[in-house]
Amino acid sequence: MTEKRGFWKSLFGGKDQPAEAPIPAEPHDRAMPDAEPPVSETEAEALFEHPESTAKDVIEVAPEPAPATAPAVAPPVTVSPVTFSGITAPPVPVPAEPDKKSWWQKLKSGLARTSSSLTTGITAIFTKRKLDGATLDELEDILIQADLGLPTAMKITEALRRDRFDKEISDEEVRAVLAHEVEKVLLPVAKPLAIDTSLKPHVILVVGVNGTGKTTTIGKLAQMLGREGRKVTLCAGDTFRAAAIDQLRIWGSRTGASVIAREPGADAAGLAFDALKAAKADGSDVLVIDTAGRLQNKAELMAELEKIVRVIKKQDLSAPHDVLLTLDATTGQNALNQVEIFGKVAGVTGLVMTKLDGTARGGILVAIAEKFRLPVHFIGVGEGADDLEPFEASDFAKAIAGLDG
Ligand SMILES: Nc1nc2c(ncn2[C@@H]2O[C@H](COP(=O)(O)OP(=O)(O)OP(=O)(O)O)[C@@H](O)[C@H]2O)c(=O)[nH]1
Repeated sequence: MTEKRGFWKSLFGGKDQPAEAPIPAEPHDRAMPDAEPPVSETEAEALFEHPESTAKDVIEVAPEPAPATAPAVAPPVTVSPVTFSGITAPPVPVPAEPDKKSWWQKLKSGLARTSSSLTTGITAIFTKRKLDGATLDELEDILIQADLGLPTAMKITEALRRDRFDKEISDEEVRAVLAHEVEKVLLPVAKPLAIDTSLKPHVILVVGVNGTGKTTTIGKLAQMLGREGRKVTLCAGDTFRAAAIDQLRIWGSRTGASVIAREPGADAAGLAFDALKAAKADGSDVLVIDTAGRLQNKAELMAELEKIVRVIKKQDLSAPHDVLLTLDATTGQNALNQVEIFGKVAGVTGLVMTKLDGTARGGILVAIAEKFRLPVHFIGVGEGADDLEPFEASDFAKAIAGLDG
């Protein structure tokens, strides 16, 4: 492990845990609507009509990892931290696994705003008071304002009415009931992302509105999968935004994943096809495909995502094996619409909720779980590589109720 850390130092200038540093994301209003060529059906399909156009032909090995900025028109490129120009570098280091306790601290402090918006109100109502109808109504309002959703809010107040009506109850007891009811809603959706190692690669398509944290989540995921000893390829399929391509390249070089990228504005489906071919060729366990997330034009978004899926299926009928939707917790209720739309457009199989730190609206995850019953695989509580963890119902429920782990 000491040796590995030393290698990180030499690569990244003295930081023991380089992946902790957030990768700067350009402002999202710098998208390039004009740079995108009209989506041409024939463009990606042409790959199949010309057998000589293979991933091997179009993908080169970059001499150096992660350039700071992409050239205006770059050739398709794979950034592999293992082999540069045929020279084999030392094995890619994988930073040490963060311990469980530090994750709990991170989760608790990340969810502090959500939990304090809930618990401050609860403490105010339940200080030495008997539980009556008015108190329950007040509590229901607080729960709804915290974005937990009406059904869950009602479950919590009903549980209290049933067991504690007309009795004195402390705020701590109310918080325990809150945690218990929230955990019951979340338990069925808290499902780990299961990687099928026989697929080589297991293909994960990542979709979501711009700025919800797709690219960052992919980077964090690459780090997590790398730690598990998996070989990972990333596809910079958000060709709409130059900065997203750069971001992914940097994540690739930090985490040891290969990155397949093309110039901004390139056809995303064609790129996904090449990426799958390259991932198969180099025996990757997992291929993670980034996508653009414009919602202002649903038809265009649908066409692009459908085309990516169609093109991938030409090589592997069972792919994509997971379609992850990233949701930004700070958007509150709007996240519900996003699940609805992307669920229809992209066949979402699981959710990742990001930016649970710095928002009082983390309760939205409970409302989404209640309404859609889609698996929640991960949550993000920060911009660093270690700020993503598999979602656990009990920890989350305790953290938002302000209880100890
Ligand atoms: N605080 C916090 N910030 C996050 C988290 N996840 C992502 N971010 C930040 O959110 C911003 C947007 O993240 P991106 O990964 O660029 O989002 P994106 O969905 O890929 O955006 P496009 O590339 O435009 O589609 C970046 O500044 C990230 O560092 C999180 O869990 N917490």
